[in-house]
Amino acid sequence: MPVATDSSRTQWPPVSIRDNETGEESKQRLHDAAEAKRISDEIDRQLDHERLQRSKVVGVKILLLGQAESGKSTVLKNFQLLFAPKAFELEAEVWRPVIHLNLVRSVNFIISFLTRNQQGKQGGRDSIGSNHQRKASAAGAAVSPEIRKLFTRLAPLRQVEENLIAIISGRSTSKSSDGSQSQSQYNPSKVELSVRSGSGWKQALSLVRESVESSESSTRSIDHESRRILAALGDDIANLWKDDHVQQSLKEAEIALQEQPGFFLDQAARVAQEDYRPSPDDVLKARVTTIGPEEHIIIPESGSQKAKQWTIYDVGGSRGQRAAWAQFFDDVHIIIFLAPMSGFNQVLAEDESVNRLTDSLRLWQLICSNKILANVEFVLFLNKLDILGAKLKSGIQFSSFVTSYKDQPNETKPVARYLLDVFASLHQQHSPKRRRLYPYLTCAVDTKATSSVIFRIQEVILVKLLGETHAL
Ligand SMILES: Nc1nc2c(ncn2[C@@H]2O[C@H](COP(=O)(O)OP(=O)(O)OP(=O)(O)O)[C@@H](O)[C@H]2O)c(=O)[nH]1
Ligand SMILES: [Mg+2]
Repeated sequence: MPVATDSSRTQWPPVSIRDNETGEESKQRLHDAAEAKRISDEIDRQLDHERLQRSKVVGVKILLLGQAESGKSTVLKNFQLLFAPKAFELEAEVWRPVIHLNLVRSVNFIISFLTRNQQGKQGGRDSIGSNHQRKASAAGAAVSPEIRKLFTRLAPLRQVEENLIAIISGRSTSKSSDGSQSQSQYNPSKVELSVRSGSGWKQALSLVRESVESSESSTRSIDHESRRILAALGDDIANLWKDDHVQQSLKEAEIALQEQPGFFLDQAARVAQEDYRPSPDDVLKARVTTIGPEEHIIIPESGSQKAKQWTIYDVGGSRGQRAAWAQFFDDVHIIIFLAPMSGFNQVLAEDESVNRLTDSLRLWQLICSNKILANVEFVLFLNKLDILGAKLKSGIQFSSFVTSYKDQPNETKPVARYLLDVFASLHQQHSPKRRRLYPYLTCAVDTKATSSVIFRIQEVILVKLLGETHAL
């Protein structure tokens, strides 16, 4: 804010008017102008200071990266649960239709799988990989009359699946009373639910909840009917999952549903209850594919937290989604890269010719070598430790898939250690300049263990960032 002092060209009033001012008046005028400049400069200084403070107090920005199903959105939920538990609790109900859909799809998958086995149909693809469908024919022993009766009783779940999708995606649905039409259209390759981030599905579900609580609407009656059907079939679902023939057929086809995302079959009786309310653990296990980047701002509910605010960018991890990652690279403090250790014997859903672990390693190398990220703090979550353990314990040999892992024990600790070394050495070799890596072995559905990892990140990285900027 410039103020002129003694230049006749820029003074106001013009000099001609002051021609007959006395010496005293001239002195006073110059004094007033100098004072005005001092005040103006002070205001400018104050504004600059405030601008600087505003630009610094932005909080910590984290970008979650990793292939699809690696656990990015689950880590985001852990941050929300840890720093904003009241908001998390309030949102829990919104996840109910998603959890119900996860459950219902598992049931419909089993029925479809066993029915197709029975009919000797081949060549279809399932969500778990086409290999399984081929192996399934070997497991196609006759389905008992009891199981067939169970299938009939569970048939309305086809319609429930459609209703839940309609509710979640905000579409209308046509109802069929026996679900027979939807049975013929059922495609088990659609086992996962994806909703575009921009579609505001959580808001849509909040509206469903409000309509359920208050007014009459078609959504309300669809939701009510779906809950009623599910509640009536809770025990049947539990019995289907417990059935020896079902377990044996899945085992012979090497389908481990309990290791798949959104697995609630072992909780069916509880989850299917009409008044079911998701627990934090349930919310963490719920599976929705992220499509398109999402920005989540978490303001800690407790004032004592080191970060005033967390901004977390959650992105879609499948190959088609990765081009959208780069827009966040020059604006983040921390990258948390998730690599699911359990992917060593799996292929990508979007490209069955690519092993998931190979994809993770390539992706990691690319991210490590990115020059724009040279000054960003790198956190590595070698995730799904529990599933890795279960797979190794079931007899799957890590060395059959990772041939460089020779003559070493097929146990969780040494395998995890080996993977950690591989990822750490890629980081060291490919980082544009020396950078510290913060690696952790994680199980993102274990809230207690994950919270202690997040606290460690706070302690180590935030203290460092705070030291550099003084104002996070
Ligand atoms: N058992 C187990 N399940 C996990 C773990 N981490 C995540 N999951 C589950 O794996 C599924 C996929 O996790 P998400 O967080 O949705 O994966 P994502 O990386 O966000 O996937 P995209 O959005 O498709 O990129 C969810 O059902 C999670 O509950 C883990 O450590 N152990
Ligand atoms: Mg996600």
